[in-house]
Amino acid sequence: RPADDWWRSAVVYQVYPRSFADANGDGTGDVNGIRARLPYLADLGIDAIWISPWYPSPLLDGGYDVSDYRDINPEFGTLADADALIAEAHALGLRILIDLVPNHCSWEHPWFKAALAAGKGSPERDLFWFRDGKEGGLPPTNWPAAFGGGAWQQIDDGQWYLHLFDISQPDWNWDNPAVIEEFDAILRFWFDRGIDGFRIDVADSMAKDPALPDVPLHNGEPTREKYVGNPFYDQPGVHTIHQRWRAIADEYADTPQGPRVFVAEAWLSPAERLAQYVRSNELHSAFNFDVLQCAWDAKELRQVIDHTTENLWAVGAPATWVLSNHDTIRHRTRYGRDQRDALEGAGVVPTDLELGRRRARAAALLELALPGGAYVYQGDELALPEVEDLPEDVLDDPTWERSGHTVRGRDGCRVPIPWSGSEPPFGFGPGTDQPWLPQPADWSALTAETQANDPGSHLNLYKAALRIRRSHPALGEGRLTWDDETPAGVLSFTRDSFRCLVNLSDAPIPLPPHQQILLSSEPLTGNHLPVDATAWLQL
Ligand SMILES: O=C(CO[C@H]1O[C@H](CO)[C@@H](O)[C@H](O)[C@H]1O)[C@@H](O)[C@H](O)[C@H](O)CO
Ligand SMILES: [Ca+2]
Repeated sequence: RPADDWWRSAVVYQVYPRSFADANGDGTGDVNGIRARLPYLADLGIDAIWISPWYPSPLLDGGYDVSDYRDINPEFGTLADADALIAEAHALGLRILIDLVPNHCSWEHPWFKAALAAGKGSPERDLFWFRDGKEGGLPPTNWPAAFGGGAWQQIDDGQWYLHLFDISQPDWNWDNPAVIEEFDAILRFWFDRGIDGFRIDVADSMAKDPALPDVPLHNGEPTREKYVGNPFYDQPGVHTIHQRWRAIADEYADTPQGPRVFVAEAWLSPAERLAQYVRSNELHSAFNFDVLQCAWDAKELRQVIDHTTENLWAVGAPATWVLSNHDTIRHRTRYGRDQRDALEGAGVVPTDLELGRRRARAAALLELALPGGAYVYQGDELALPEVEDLPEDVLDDPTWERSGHTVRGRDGCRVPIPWSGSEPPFGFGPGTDQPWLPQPADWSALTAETQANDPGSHLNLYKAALRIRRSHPALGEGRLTWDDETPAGVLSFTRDSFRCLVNLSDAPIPLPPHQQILLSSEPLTGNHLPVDATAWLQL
């Protein structure tokens, strides 16, 4: 049986099911589409797949609004399809992580519907946060919702219910034992079906301060900062829940697959706070979004990498690196322009996609050389850019609606994958119709098929890097040592007999006389590493 600590250095590929592959040609990705592409993922060289929510849902927040935690969305397939996917993936040596959405459910969840019908003070309502409002028709608190507006929604009988995200996503009351037991059962339901682990959605928000204090104002508006003491983020109670889940995951230690694992999504800084979630009796790992939010700058990146690893290693946890996901502007686009406003979806900003492509190649080799686990979002390996000019009538992300059509939201990083062919839907599905989000016509140069046949492609760079990472003893989990006398604007670290050199300066740098393992860009005459390029060297 493979080692139980596989997760400490695994490369995990994120599949966004709606946009990965469409087997039945209805323009929406599905489970059988993922099954058909398992050989592609195995050949890519990853260790595991994380599948974003595939549960029954009205899809008002891309599936992060779950109406049944023990089934598959009929638009995506059936439980039988899921079982087949799990078995086929395991046969290829690929592990499967799925998404757990514990903070909230969909307003179509039967328990929420029962709560609405049951009335004030009922046990059904105590599964959620129903409260009477304040004098003058004010909500119970001034808490803001993540997608815009307030976090409380009033219903006919005058009570309000809490929704930190969309109004269609009522928050569960985690002080209620019935909620705790329900999620214990949900974990066991999927672990018993062979799932290797869960990515935990908003892992820092399930516990709320029962006093329901208002949050301070910032520029006259309720702050959205996750300040220490925030009444609905990073409350001490979340750790009790995570310790309980860890114990359940460890119950599976004697099964063929071994103990199961958890990776936390918690946009929490600094790393000291995040480290509390991955102590040995809690979750296994947590995404380190600090690098994702960091500018393309050597000094800043080094500081973030040091701060992250210091705090995580201090509690015995590995770092977990990620460059993009289904909530952020794709990093090829972010790296193609000034970083700061790149993340906030501030509409179309001038972008140099060639610069972005070079930096994305360099960043891929940096991410895969750093000690710990690494996540690859579908399309990262194809250097897909953000699609920022989607027609307004196809925008699906609740942010667009909730922001009063001022913030476009996250659809631009969720456009279906171009697999083959010269025009949409580029083999995403059979047929000729555009998928649920239209693909740009010029993506013919980015298809997996085109890139597979081009030795210098982004795809083949990922394949080479993952092949080397799998076989090179110095890579994966471990430590790193920064090399001294490194010119300004250059990152250089050593791991045993391996050195990683990243040129973020504005001039080529001489490549040291070591054997070159892999370069993200062709070396320049006189053996120089170009600007915005990374070199892997054998010492
Ligand atoms: O905090 C979250 C949580 O995201 C998770 O939870 C959200 C609610 O379930 C869901 O919308 C997201 O897709 C899921 O990943 C995000 O809103 C994030 O801050 C933001 O998008 C960064 O740009
Ligand atoms: Ca489909």
